[in-house]
This record gives sequence, C-alpha cells and structure tokens, in this order.
Amino acid sequence: MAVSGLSDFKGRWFVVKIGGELASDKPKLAASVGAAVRAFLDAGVRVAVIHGGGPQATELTQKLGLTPKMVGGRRVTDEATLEVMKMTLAGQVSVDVAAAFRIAGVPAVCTTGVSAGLVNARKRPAKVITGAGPDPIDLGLVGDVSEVNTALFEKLSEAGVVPVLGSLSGDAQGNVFNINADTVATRVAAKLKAAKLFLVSNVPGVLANKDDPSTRLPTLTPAEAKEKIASGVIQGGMIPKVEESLAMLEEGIEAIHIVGISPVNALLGEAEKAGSFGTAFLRG
Ligand SMILES: Nc1ncnc2c1ncn2[C@@H]1O[C@H](COP(=O)(O)OP(=O)(O)O)[C@@H](O)[C@H]1O
Ligand SMILES: CC(=O)N[C@@H](CCC(=O)OP(=O)(O)O)C(=O)O
Repeated sequence: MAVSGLSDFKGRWFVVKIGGELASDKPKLAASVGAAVRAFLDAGVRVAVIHGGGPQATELTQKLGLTPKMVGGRRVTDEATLEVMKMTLAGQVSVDVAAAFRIAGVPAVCTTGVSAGLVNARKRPAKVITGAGPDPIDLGLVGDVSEVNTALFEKLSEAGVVPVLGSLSGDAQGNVFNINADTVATRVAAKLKAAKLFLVSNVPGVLANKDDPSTRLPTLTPAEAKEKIASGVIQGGMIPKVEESLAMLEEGIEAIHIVGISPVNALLGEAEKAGSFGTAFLRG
C-alpha cells in the first residue's frame, strides 16, 4: 500500500539504521520498521538498512568472561572483541533482522559492509573523543569509512532487494573493522545522497530528560544539539548518533530523524511528517 507523501521520494534513497536492541523482538521489528520499509518500497523509494548489535555483543562478551569497554559510545575493539562482533553482527542479529523482514514481506539480503567492499574502511587513528577527556584514544580495530560501493547498492536495489548491513567493514587487504552502526549509516546515506536517514532506536528521539520519554524534542538545530551535548543532556550512545547526524547535515543530506518503534507506526509517521514522532535535525 503506497502512503501519500512518500511518492515525492520515488527513486531516491532512504537509509534506515536499526539499533541492535530492536532485533530482539522480531514481531515488533516487523510491525514497525518492516512495515515502514515495505511502504517505502511500495512508494518506489530505494531503501538500504544498517543494523547494530551493541547490546548483544556486550552480553556475549560477558558470557565469554571478557570485560566490554566503551568510550564515548564506541567500543574499544581488540582481536577477541572483533570475534564477538563478527558472531553478533554477522550472525545472531543479521539472521534475526532477516527473519523479521520476512514477516513484513521485505526482500532483505543481509550481510555486512565487508561483502564486495560495500563499506570500505581504514583503521581509525587515535583521536580525542567527546566526553572522554582531553587525550587521544586508540579504539583498536575500529575503522573510519573510506569508501562506499554505491554502484553495488544501486544494482541490489534494481534487482528488487534491500541491502541490509551489519556494521562491520573491511579493506582490500582483508582487514576487518568494527564501526559504530550510526557512523556507517550516516556515511552510506551521504554517499547515496539519501533523501532521508532514520536512526531507529529504543528511545522515541532526543529527550530533554533522558529518563522521561514524554520530553521528546521534535526538532533540533546543530547549535541546539551541540549545546545539549556540552551540557550533558545528551549522553552515552546518543552522542555518536547526534554527532554523526550533525556531520551529515554539513555534507548536505536533506533530513535526519531519530525515532523509536513505539507506537509501531512511529517510523512511517515520522517519514510523512518530520518531528511528528521523533527528533528531526534541521539545518541552520
Ligand atoms: N538526551 C537523550 N535522549 C535520548 N536518549 C539518550 C539521551 N542521552 C542519552 N541517551 C541514551 O542513548 C541511548 C540510545 O543510544 P544507543 O543505546 O547507542 O542506541 P542504539 O543501540 O539504538 O544505537 C538511549 O537508550 C538512552 O539511554
Ligand atoms: C565501534 C563500535 O562502537 N561499534 C559498535 C557496533 C554495533 C553498534 O553500533 O550497535 P548499536 O547500534 O546497537 O549500538 C559496537 O561495537 O557496539
């Protein structure tokens, strides 16, 4: 069923990022993100999906007797942690997202950015990280996106399938890197010149009080968002989400929305009307 308003985006890309936590409830993921992606496809919009798996990776790390370490919302990734990321992102979460999309009638081909160089990366140099003190931090086997194989995304879309990527990436030498899924999604959206990027999370949007879902901010300008990071209103995993969104607005992408899956029509509603169910980032 085509939804009015979406047909304005016919032939353009929407990129949808799913936080790992959402993959644990397949029927709900199908009814929320799955149904919205189906409506986007029915309106002739091209869709690419990026998923995370942070909570699953943390759980598996602990089960293996290792200690997860996050700095400013990013995981410090040594060899053992990278193995865990492969098991969760390319294994458990990938299969669960594929299964949820089957329920919604979305023809998803689930893989990671390593496949055919869909997302290329190089090792991230040590950097100062917001919220983690003044010294540069080396995150280990964490990458920065260097290139996106947009031609293959286009071909997959033309073949009628939805590329769905866990946020691992690689290089032509066979190295594999862990990348925050919000980061992958923003870079892929920028390279595809996406009309919209949706960061779908376990919260309804950016909240004035992170523990009170009724305090959702419908819109944020870059200046307001920076102020909310500096004042500590925006914390933890929300920091990379907002920082990446701002970087992308500066690259000229049209609209970025942070949105949840409650109610189940939140993503579709936000796609039709910015700020109605989530937080929309506005330029200026
Ligand atoms: N101001 C805020 N508004 C909303 N969430 C916030 C805020 N500050 C911190 N957070 C935290 O950010 C989390 C979302 O980031 P993250 O867990 O990384 O999500 P995802 O796994 O979807 O990428 C929320 O669960 C919440 O605990
Ligand atoms: C470098 C880095 O932090 N990578 C992330 C990748 C997964 C992710 O981003 O998952 P969510 O979207 O569920 O948070 C991580 O290891 O957790």
